Amino acid sequence: MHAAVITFPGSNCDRDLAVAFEAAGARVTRVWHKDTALPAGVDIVGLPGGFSFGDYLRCGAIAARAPITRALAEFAAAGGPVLGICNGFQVLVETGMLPGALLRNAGLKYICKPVALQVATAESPFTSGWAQGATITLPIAHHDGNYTADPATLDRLEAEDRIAFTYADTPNGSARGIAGVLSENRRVLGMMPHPERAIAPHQGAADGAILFRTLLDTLTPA
Ligand SMILES: NC(=O)CC[C@H](N)C(=O)O
Repeated sequence: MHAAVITFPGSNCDRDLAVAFEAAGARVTRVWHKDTALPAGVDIVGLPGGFSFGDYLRCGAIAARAPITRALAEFAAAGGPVLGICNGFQVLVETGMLPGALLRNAGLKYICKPVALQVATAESPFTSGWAQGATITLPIAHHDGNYTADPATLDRLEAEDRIAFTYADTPNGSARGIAGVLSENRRVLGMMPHPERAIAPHQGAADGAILFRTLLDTLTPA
């Protein structure tokens, strides 16, 4: 599997994301936000966490207008898988590739801690390595992780089984405890928790490794 990881000025989890893909067995090409094309033959694009463009305007708003974003949108429109983590999730909602918005945490504080999550659906190339309803632990690290959307959109996400993860105990005010959502074709995932920071026991939890291994299994032809 060939993964592309995009770096914006202010990204700080881009190397961690590349390492997580590599640890699962993928080859990784790093892509700069000013590039206008993705590497040929790329199987998945990762948008990392961090503080792209200093979180000015709104988190992810400027990155969503970077030169690489047009190629990213075309890749996703053609069915290409995209994984956006934390700031990457914020970029995906700012591009309109995922519905909703990420508001300031309800408690107005930056939250950095491991949290328990439920895998809300196993029907995706990211989550099929778990049973639906499995409880896992991943770290969060954000000040704008409070997922919101209008009630009709939230109902639709539920009805279409597009909520990927929910918080066991919602730390940030997210509507319906949502921690991650899938696109309509289920091939774009945005999530606030950081699977790339939990790929080995010495990091406190290794549940994130399952997501990357699942991607390898589901996206790599046998
Ligand atoms: N770790 C991250 O990606 C943080 C995202 C964003 N800067 C926030 O604090 O909400």
